[in-house]
Amino acid sequence: MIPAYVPNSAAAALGGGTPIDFGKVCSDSRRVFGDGKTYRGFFGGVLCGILAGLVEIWAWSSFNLTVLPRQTLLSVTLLAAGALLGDLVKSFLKRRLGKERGESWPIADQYDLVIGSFLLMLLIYPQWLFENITLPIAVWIVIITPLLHRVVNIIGYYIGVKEVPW
Ligand SMILES: CC(C)=CCC/C(C)=C/CC/C(C)=C/CC/C(C)=C/COC[C@@H](COP(=O)(O)O)OC/C=C(\C)CC/C=C(\C)CC/C=C(\C)CCC=C(C)C
Ligand SMILES: Nc1ccn([C@@H]2O[C@H](COP(=O)(O)OP(=O)(O)OP(=O)(O)O)[C@@H](O)[C@H]2O)c(=O)n1
Ligand SMILES: [Mg+2]
Repeated sequence: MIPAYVPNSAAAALGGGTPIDFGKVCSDSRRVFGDGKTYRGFFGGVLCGILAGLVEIWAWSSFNLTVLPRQTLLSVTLLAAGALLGDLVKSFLKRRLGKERGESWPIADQYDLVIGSFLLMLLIYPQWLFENITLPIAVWIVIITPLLHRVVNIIGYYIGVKEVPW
């Protein structure tokens, strides 16, 4: 999950500048995505996720980590891009529900990256998902993701890259 976990944190650290929706609003007079979704955050985040995945691929073969899922350039790219596409879809839905930027939306805020990355993987590279994400691994992902998300967001809030600690 590292290539899917890193992009959100990297986007928070590197984001800013032109918003993806260029400030446009939908028919409900609310922003399409909002100022929290920027080009720099998206592409910087995906790039950092892919780089983290390349380190994983190198470590897998160098240290013979065959008990861990085997990553490929395609799998790490899909995990990284899917994570931030999931984040983008979540923000779109948040705006449609009338939630402001940064307002909490429990469960969606924590699992957007998991749903986005796994859906993209299912569409483009389903064999990676079926070969690697066994039931025990899926259960671990469901348990550990909100815990890590909370810890990393609190760190992000205190170092000043997140406006809210969730
Ligand atoms: C600064 C750059 C370029 C990259 C950061 C890379 C990094 C250290 C990533 C951490 C990856 C990680 C293990 C994430 C797991 C948790 C997770 C699901 C994160 C989702 O993203 C949270 C992000 C935004 O969330 P939101 O979009 O839903 O609101 O939070 C933003 C937080 C930050 C940018 C802070 C960045 C964090 C650090 C620099 C420190 C990270 C700390 C650890 C890896 C320690 C974790 C410790 C324990 C005990 C698990
Ligand atoms: N594609 C992205 C995703 C995130 N970010 C940056 O990362 C921060 C934290 O991301 P997130 O919590 O997902 O955004 P929020 O500001 O909480 O907005 P939303 O309510 O839409 O989730 C954002 O404020 C923004 O600075 C970005 O620039 N571009
Ligand atoms: Mg948020």
